[in-house]
Parts: sequence; C-alpha cells; structure tokens
Amino acid sequence: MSTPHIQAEPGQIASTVLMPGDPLRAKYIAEHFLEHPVQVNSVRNMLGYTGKYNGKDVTVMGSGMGMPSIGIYSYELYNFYGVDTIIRIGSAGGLAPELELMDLVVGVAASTDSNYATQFNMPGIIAPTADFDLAMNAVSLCDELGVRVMAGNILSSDIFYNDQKDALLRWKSMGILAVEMEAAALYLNAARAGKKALCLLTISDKPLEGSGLSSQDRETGFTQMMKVALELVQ
Ligand SMILES: O=P(O)(O)O[C@H]1O[C@H](CO)[C@@H](O)[C@H]1O
Ligand SMILES: O=c1cc[nH]c(=O)[nH]1
Repeated sequence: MSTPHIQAEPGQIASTVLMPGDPLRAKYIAEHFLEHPVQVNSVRNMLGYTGKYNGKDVTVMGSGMGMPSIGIYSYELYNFYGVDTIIRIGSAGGLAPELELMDLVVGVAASTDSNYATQFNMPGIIAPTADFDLAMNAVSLCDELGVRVMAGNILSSDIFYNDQKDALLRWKSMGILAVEMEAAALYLNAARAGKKALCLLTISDKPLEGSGLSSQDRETGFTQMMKVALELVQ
C-alpha cells in the first residue's frame, strides 16, 4: 500500500509520528537522535524516517507548511497507516510578552483563522484541542529538564505575511501565546479519526517586535523540543 503522498509500505510507519514542518528538520532528527533510521518517504521530498529511540519505534516525517499540507499527511497517517499519535514539533512566533526566543510552548488548544473545520459541518464552533495526557506529560518533562515552557491557546494561521497589521495584536489581546500554521488542522483530523495529537513549538520569532532566528537555527537548533517530543513516545 502507498498513498498519493507517502510511499511507505504497511508496517514501515511507527504508531507515533513526530512531524516538523521542515522535512530537513526530520532528516536532522533521524540522523542525530534515532538508532538505525530507515528512510520511508521521499515523495515530493517530504522526507520521513523510522528508527528507534530508547528502544521504542518512532517515525519522524515533515508535514510541509500550512493546514492544507499537514491536513493531507496527518489524514493519510491516521487513516491509512494506523498511526495513533502525531506530535507536531514546529517553530512559532511568540505573542505573549513572557516568551523569549527558544522558549517552548505546548499548544493546549489551537484557535484559527482557517476554514478547515467547515468540512465537518458542526452545528457550532469546535475547539481544536491537544490530547490532554500528552500535553500534561510534555509540560512535566519540560519542568524536569529545566526547559522554559508555557502551555495554552495558540493560533494556527493561514497567513504568514498578513495585510491586516493588527491581526496578531487582536489574537494576543485574547491570551493567544504564539502563532504557527498547522496545529488546528492536525487537532481536527485527530479528533475526527479518534486519534491523539499534540503541537509542541519553539519560539523562533517575536513578530510584534521584529526579532527572529536564522533558517539554519530553525532546521537544527531545536534540540530541547526534539528531546521532549522523543521522550513522549510510548
Ligand atoms: O517550523 P515549522 O514546523 O514549519 O512551523 C512554522 O514555520 C513555518 C513558517 O515559517 C510554518 O509551517 C509555521 O507553522
Ligand atoms: O507561523 C509562524 C511561524 C514562525 N514564526 C512566525 O512568526 N509565524
């Protein structure tokens, strides 16, 4: 079996998948953290690897940027490959004043400006949420490791360069901690499939202040988040 976007054979994908947006971040994690990594996907260069971490099977695969992209990959992983848990490990723009570059954020819920949820035809507004145990365990692990972390509501936006200059300020005024571009679709696909998801983020930018990390740091610099995510693998 393969899908239009994933060439892996059945059994080549572990029940837990770590998903950075950047496929080169997936390659970096496989090469630096996994034992015996095997490449299981290269369709569209969306690199995926399966290996072991502390004796446990884990797959690391890119999601691409934005909700249409992670919507495709998470749907296929949950529904065609029997994946149980997807942990997104992404970069984000910090909105909460307490957040500094390289701090971690646990996305307990993902507010959004996207229409992704309309396909589910809910009779109201559904709140895309993380798996509670995964979120709690991630915060505990950060505390144990002495990693600075905040947990709460994040924004999954369709728009990186927004013409509405006050949009982020308005989300910030409602307590949104950070902005990224995938978690809401991931959480909704997990809910629909009856599966688990979490979005862990590293603050790579302070968009309201104009500071940010280099592209190289975004590819390889997020080792604390990578370790926390790998420790969450059951
Ligand atoms: O670093 P990743 O995981 O790609 O996440 C963030 O970075 C990209 C934008 O630069 C978007 O995908 C956003 O969600
Ligand atoms: O969506 C994103 C991701 C990283 N940094 C941002 O400012 N926005």
